[in-house]
Amino acid sequence: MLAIGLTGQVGAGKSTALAWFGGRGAATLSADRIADRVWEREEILERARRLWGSNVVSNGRLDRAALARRAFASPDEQAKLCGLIHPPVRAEIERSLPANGIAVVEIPLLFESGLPWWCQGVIYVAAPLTRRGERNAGRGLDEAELSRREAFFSPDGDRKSKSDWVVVNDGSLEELHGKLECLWDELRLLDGLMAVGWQGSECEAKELEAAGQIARWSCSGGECRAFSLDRHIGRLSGKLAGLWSSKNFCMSCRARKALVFELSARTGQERE
Ligand SMILES: CC(C)(COP(=O)(O)OP(=O)(O)OC[C@H]1O[C@@H](n2cnc3c(N)ncnc32)[C@H](O)[C@@H]1O)[C@@H](O)C(=O)NCCC(=O)NCCS
Ligand SMILES: Nc1ncnc2c1ncn2[C@@H]1O[C@H](COP(=O)(O)OP(=O)(O)OP(=O)(O)O)[C@@H](O)[C@H]1O
Repeated sequence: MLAIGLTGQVGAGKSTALAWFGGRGAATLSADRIADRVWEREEILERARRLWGSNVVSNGRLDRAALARRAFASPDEQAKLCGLIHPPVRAEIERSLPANGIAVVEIPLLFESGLPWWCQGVIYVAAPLTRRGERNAGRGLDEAELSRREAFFSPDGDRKSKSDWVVVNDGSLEELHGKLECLWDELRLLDGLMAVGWQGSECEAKELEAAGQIARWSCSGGECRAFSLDRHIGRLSGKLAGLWSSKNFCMSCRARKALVFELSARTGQERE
């Protein structure tokens, strides 16, 4: 399974990209839509009433606009909102991740709430503020409201530099789909390469990470695994080529073929 986090600027086109990946066969999950279901729980509504007053619930249902006014009024209020909603959302995402295939998970506050352990790569969707203002006006998010919510996120540049792919959605939907098509090809190749697994002790994982040889790794039951060896497929291939003979690396036939193909295409050389 290849699990990818999808994040980006408010109203930049994350959900549009998520739906496109779904159409290509990826399993898709959205933190916002999971949050909608969490808001249907009576105990959560009761805690919201206690935090922000009874006005945020109307006829037994969440009044989204009233809550947005209260919860986005200050960093403290927004932190309360995240404290209430994020733990059940995170748990539901973990329960819903498929065992196989490519999963794309849209999480607006992906970096701010701590990159989840399962996240093997990050796609960041960006678009100019004026464009986002035009596109989101119909849902009550004008430029001022977009900027107000954006202020709760880490700086744009930080989030972009921590991401593996940045999709600039500044053109038509057709242009966006073209960019996503290229990205999807990479994800499928990476999904094959994910069979390239490294396993070892936590101490070795830390050494490899310090040497820049593995970007992300996770630990369970005392055994550590690295999935994404580097940020981009080209660099990934290069690093893997260097590490090929290392006893720590094993590779399935399919992944080996994919890597030989990738390296040949890039360098014009055949590799054994
Ligand atoms: C407060 C709510 C009811 C306002 O609903 P509204 O329909 O106005 O917005 P919607 O849910 O469509 O979200 C629009 C965008 O606002 C931004 N946003 C949502 N929640 C937050 C938050 N806690 N902090 C900062 N920005 C947020 C995101 O970019 C999101 O994509 C809603 O945003 C909500 O339930 N938020 C809590 C869930 C959450 O934190 N989602 C982000 C998951 S990481
Ligand atoms: N390239 C595009 N051309 C025209 N409209 C677009 C384009 N991309 C997205 N949109 C429209 O912009 C609006 C916002 O897109 P979307 O809901 O995907 O953003 P989002 O990043 O998921 O927003 P949020 O931060 O609120 O979750 C939608 O109405 C969508 O149809």
